[in-house]
This record gives sequence, C-alpha cells and structure tokens, in this order.
Amino acid sequence: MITFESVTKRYPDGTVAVDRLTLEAPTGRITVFVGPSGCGKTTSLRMINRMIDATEGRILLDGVPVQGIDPPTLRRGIGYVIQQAGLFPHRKIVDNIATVPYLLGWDRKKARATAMELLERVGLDPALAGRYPFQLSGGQQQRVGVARALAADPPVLLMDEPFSAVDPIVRTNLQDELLRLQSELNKTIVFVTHDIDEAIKLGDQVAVLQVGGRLAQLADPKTLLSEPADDFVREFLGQDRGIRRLRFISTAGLRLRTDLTVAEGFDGSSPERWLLVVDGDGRPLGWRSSDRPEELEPFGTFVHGTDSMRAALDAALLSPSGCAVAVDERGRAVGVATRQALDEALAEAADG
Ligand SMILES: Nc1ncnc2c1ncn2[C@@H]1O[C@H](COP(=O)(O)OP(=O)(O)OP(=O)(O)O)[C@@H](O)[C@H]1O
Repeated sequence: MITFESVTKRYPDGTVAVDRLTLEAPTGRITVFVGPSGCGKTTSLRMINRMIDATEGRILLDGVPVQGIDPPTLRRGIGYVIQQAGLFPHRKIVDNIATVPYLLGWDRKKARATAMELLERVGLDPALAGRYPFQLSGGQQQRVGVARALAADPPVLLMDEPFSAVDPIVRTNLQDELLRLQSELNKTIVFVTHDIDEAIKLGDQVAVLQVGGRLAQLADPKTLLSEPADDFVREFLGQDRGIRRLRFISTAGLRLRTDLTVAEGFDGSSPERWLLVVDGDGRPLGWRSSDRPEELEPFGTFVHGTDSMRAALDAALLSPSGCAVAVDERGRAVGVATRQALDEALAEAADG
C-alpha cells in the first residue's frame, strides 16, 4: 500500500503543486490520478519514487517512509512507465526490456529470457526482440515500455500518461491489455491521466485533483459518477456522466424475449414487426422486418450478463429494430432485449 500523509510540494519559485494530499493507494489495485493540466498529477506520482521530494508530509510504502529509503533501492521495487515509452534508441527491444535486470546484475541469459517472456506477455511478437525502437509503432513502443517496467517484477508500477500519445483505437487496446495483465499480476498501480474516460475505465479508485494540487474527490468510478463531491468534479466528469454510469450496470437482470428468433429461410407469418434471423448454430444474421421480409437489417449484440447496459443500449442503437441482441460468450443468440425491456432496466438504474 502507498500512503500519502498530508503531502505538500512547493517548488522553489513558490508554486504549490500539491497541497496537503492525503490518500491511500491499496495493494494490488489501480489508483488513478486525474485532473486538468497543472493540477499536480505528475508531481504526486514522482514523489512516490523520489524523483521529486515532498516539501512537507510523508509518503509511506507498506508503512515505511520513502524519504528514508535511498532512491536507487526504492526504484528497484517500483516500475515506471512514461508517455512515448522513453526507450533507449540505440538498444534493441530485448535489451531495452532487460534494462533493470542488467542493472541488478542478473545473468545476461536469464535477463534476456525474462525479457522474451515479457514481450509475449504484453502482446508483442517475439520477432520484434531484435529491432530498435524506431522500427516499432507508437503502440508497440508503449507495450515495450510496460514490459520494461515489469522486468524485475516490482510490486509497484507508476504510469504517467502512458497511453496519451497513441491514436484512440491503439489506446483502447493498450488499456484492455493493461487490465488483462493486471488481472494476472495484481500490481499496486498508480496511473496518471487527464482523460476522465480512461480514469473510469482503469481505476479501482479515482483521485480527482484540482489545480493547486488539492484532492477534490477520491472514490471508485461508480460512486464518482453517481455522487460527485462538488461542482468542480461534476464539471470535470462532463455532461454525459449518466451515460458513463451505464458501464457499471449489469445486463444480468435484463429481461429477454426468446420468441422473436427464427431460423434462416423462415417465410411464415408473424404478428411481430421485427424478427431476428439466426443461422444453424444460432448466430444472429440480421433483423427481418414485416415490411421488407426479403432483406436483412443490421443488428447489434451484447454478451448477456457480461457486458454492461452501455453495451446493450449501443447494440439497440445499431439496429433499426431498436432491439439489442443478447448473445452468449460464443456469439450465439440467447434472446432479444426489446425497447420495453431496456426501458425497464434504465428505470431501475435511475432509481438505484
Ligand atoms: N520544476 C518546477 N518548478 C516550478 N513549478 C513546477 C515545476 N514542475 C511543475 N511545476 C508546476 O507545478 C504544477 C503541477 O505540475 P504537474 O506537472 O505536477 O501537473 P500535471 O497535473 O501533471 O500537469 P499535466 O497534465 O499538464 O502534465 C504546475 O503548475 C506546474 O507548472
């Protein structure tokens, strides 16, 4: 666990970057620092590994004040990932990843073997090991940056806007990958971003900072969205706060209709305006409307019980039928969530 005890950072020119910050980043969890530019996110992060020293207050790592630990020893247990990866340009990828193991004096063979394992772990092709950083895409470099930070298996990982410099699709992949890795590794992660969506997606808890380095709110994402502490947080969360909340509402209780599904080739009549046509394996093929039964209309799916209400609504909006197709993990239709069912679930969510 990382504990901030009334930590203040005043730079020599008098700027107060962090103002009496008190919070705990629990072991094995992702804590996100989010806030507008200049609110002290990076300063707070760097005080953990003593790249910057606090002016007042204490930061404790599992109860031990970091100020009492010499920086090289401290940093051995703390991985650090920054924007644009910060790789050494003249070192091959494998040697970039093995940087800390080499510094720790590991046998070169063992260090390289670990690096190769990590390369795969972060979703990269081992064939990239012999390349130089400039021969990789931005997203690939960022993955190497994560692998390098994990190389000596540190319990703590500090990540400073690690995914900011890549395009939105790559960014989404990197976020998903981080969550997957974290479910295996259970590191204590402190993650800095200015992007509230990223904070809500990744954080087990989110610390919203305000310019002047004051903590505006510390909460889990769901609570943050439903109970913002003040106007600053409400404004920072943006106008689609309600839509984002849908991500935390399960589709497990969504009522499904199973009588709207027909097999391919069905040419009978039905009082229903829309019927879902499925193939021999039960996979959806499209919606058949009673007006134009010869054509199949587009559909959207969500995994019932696994995906959130946000995914279910998204699926409904993708189709002219206005209904969302519920599928199982293998993509087979298990039923249809009609507008009425979605409406009921939304009404319940609004009450809760
Ligand atoms: N070395 C320094 N000397 C003086 N002021 C500094 C120094 N480094 C940062 N600051 C100031 O401290 C405040 C917090 O900076 P910090 O980099 O921690 O913010 P941030 O939230 O990470 O911002 P950004 O999202 O723009 O990176 C800002 O007002 C910044 O100008």
